[in-house]
Amino acid sequence: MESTTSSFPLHSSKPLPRRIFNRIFALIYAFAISALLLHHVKALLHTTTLFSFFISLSMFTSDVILSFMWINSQAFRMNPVVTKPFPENLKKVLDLSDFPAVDVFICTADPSKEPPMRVATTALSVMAYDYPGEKLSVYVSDDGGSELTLFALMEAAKFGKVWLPFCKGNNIMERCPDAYFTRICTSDSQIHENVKVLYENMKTRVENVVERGNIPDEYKMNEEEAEIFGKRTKGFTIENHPAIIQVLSQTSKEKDGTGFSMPNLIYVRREKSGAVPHHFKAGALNTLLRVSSIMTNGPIILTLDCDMISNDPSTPHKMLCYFMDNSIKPKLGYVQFPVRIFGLNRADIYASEFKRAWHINPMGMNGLLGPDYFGTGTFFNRRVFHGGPLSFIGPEIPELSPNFVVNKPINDKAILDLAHQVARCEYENQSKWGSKIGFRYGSLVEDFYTGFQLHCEGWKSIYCSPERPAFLSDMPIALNDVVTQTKRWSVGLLEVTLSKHNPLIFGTRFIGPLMALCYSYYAFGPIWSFPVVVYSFLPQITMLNNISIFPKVSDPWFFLYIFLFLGAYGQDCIEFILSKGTILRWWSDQRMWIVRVLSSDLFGCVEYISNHVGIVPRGFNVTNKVIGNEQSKRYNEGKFEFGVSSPMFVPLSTAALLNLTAFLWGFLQVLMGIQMFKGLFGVQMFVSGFGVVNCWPVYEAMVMRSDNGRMPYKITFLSVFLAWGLFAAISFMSKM
Ligand SMILES: O=c1ccn([C@@H]2O[C@H](COP(=O)(O)OP(=O)(O)O[C@H]3O[C@H](CO)[C@@H](O)[C@H](O)[C@H]3O)[C@@H](O)[C@H]2O)c(=O)[nH]1
Ligand SMILES: [Mn+2]
Repeated sequence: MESTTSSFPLHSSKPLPRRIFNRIFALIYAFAISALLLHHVKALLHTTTLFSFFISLSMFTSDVILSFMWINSQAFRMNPVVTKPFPENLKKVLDLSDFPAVDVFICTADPSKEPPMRVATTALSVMAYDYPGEKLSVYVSDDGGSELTLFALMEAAKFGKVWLPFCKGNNIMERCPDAYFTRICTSDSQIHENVKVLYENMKTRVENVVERGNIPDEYKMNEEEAEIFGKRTKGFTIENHPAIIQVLSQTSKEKDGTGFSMPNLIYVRREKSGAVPHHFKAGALNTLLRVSSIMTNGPIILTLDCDMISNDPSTPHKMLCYFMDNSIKPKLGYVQFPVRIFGLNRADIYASEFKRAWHINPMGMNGLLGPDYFGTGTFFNRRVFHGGPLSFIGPEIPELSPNFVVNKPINDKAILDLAHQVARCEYENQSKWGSKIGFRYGSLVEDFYTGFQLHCEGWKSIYCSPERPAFLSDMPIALNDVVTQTKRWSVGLLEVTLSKHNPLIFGTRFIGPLMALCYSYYAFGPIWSFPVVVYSFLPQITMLNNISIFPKVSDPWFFLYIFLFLGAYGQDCIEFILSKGTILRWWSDQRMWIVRVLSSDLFGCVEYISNHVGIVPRGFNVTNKVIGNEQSKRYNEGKFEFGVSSPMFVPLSTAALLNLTAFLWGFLQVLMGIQMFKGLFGVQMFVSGFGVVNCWPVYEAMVMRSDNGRMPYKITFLSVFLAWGLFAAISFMSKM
């Protein structure tokens, strides 16, 4: 199907042929699951002791949860659709002067975890878009309130005057200077060398400042700059400071070297006060919504994390192929580009690609109402933040309306005063911000929660994944950072599931059953922890106690288990490979699923409860983006980075030990020729064996490594103790 605005289509969409297979397979698999559940019910009814009832109930509950998650996951498989933009046709149907203004939002929160230089190069990479400079404004929100970040951005504004014309004049694709100079280190061209020297200078200055922790006087070029830094008042803390909005580059005033106009670059530090909740990133984005509304009010908004650089200067043209198509425009809320990661190791050991969540599933949602919102790499229609397509919710003041026409320059005194007003922390008191207007509060995955509510209000979205990645991001490479990040997601998802906006109950009414199931797949994700814990511990411990809990090898039910396992894993693997994956990376992906469930999801559930009863305050733990050399060397060798004694490693390492013990013990029984063992414990042997191969990096980290990334002894000892305790407990119970 092609869009029909004119004889020059702007985009096309095509359903994937595998949807037919998916539907048939879903039907067969559904029968198999029903049979299994019936089998469980029968087993439950025939239990004779309390202990066997407990075992049967655990297995039954696990399989019910797995089945529930399977049903959710089918929604993605019913109608996967790929779309393709045709930016080459854009200029044929649209005049350059009709291009809408774009406001880019970049968030940063902590200079010690998010290096200011990264923030600066991220900003430069989007400022250098192939887009009319006078229609592009980049707003950086600094929740860390750091003058180091501010300094880095001032440097970026200066360097940009050389960098932007250089990129545009030479048609460079990597518009993040760091990415470009890494790829092309030297060149014969004198200009290249000159620009490189300027970039290196900028980098050295910023890194010096970051190392010192403050800005030396000689780095402040003039009175104006000195004054800007002087605004940092006494008693300033991250939690308590006034609003600062600083225009670092202004389009009408500043032309870059070749007469192109520079985009606007605006630094925004919202006011904070310990007494007023700031709602983390969602709060920062809402401040940016208001400030940008007053200063430029671009009808299109791009949200970016500070570590996500643009990798393709023509991305705005691709996004316009959808927003400029009148047939879909009225309901189109946002266009989501995938998060692609650079610098992954060959096997992508931490499955940082999130192929399912960021690539396969969004194609599935494309055939419904569109993908969920990933938080970054997303172009919005500004109007979505003010109610549904047919139910406009007006803001408190006319200047905040998406239709408001700004007719003053951005550093006009009245404009700046008003912008400071709306960046006050008390501005949102008793308002609809965060509930009906803007990005939504109440979940640590504000992106997921906001996208869900937008869909419920009647908006649609589009997932667009061009051949050349539109954006590149990086991901943590220490396991503790990895699972801490996903733990925050688990807490955030539980906050959505257990809110009045539960995807199944609330969602089904507004977005239909299939979309509701898609959202439910993520929102209920943390409950994977129950079945995964059961399958990682119970078959192993019972086997060690000589208790068989699965059908024996000669039993027909045995084949049902084989079919269910192979069917699920096989389909997962095929989908992964079809989405440009490799077997090696698929293996990491399925392994990290177990690792994440046993750490992030499990601890996420605990954290959610502790937040709820008020033992631990709710917080957004910013992901660490600083990477040590040694760590990065080990990462490139494909080694897991344990290193710190994180409690989150304990369930994993305990499971690793139990699986190994159970498997070796079973293997010994088979070697000794105990026939009964082979037949009765087929499934249990298989499950422990599967656990062992998956846990290989854990054993390595426990006994075979001596580097700093090895498993801390504390964790190993604790796990041995726990594994033994679990074994003893079950053994005691079975004899009761
Ligand atoms: O109080 C805060 C906390 C975070 N951030 C910013 O939010 C972004 C995402 O934070 P990060 O620590 O990188 O979290 P990730 O888990 O990597 O981010 C993913 O998950 C988040 C939701 O948990 C989404 O907001 C992000 O867009 C998505 O990339 C970063 O730019 C931060 O600077 C703020 O602006 N204010
Ligand atoms: Mn991030």
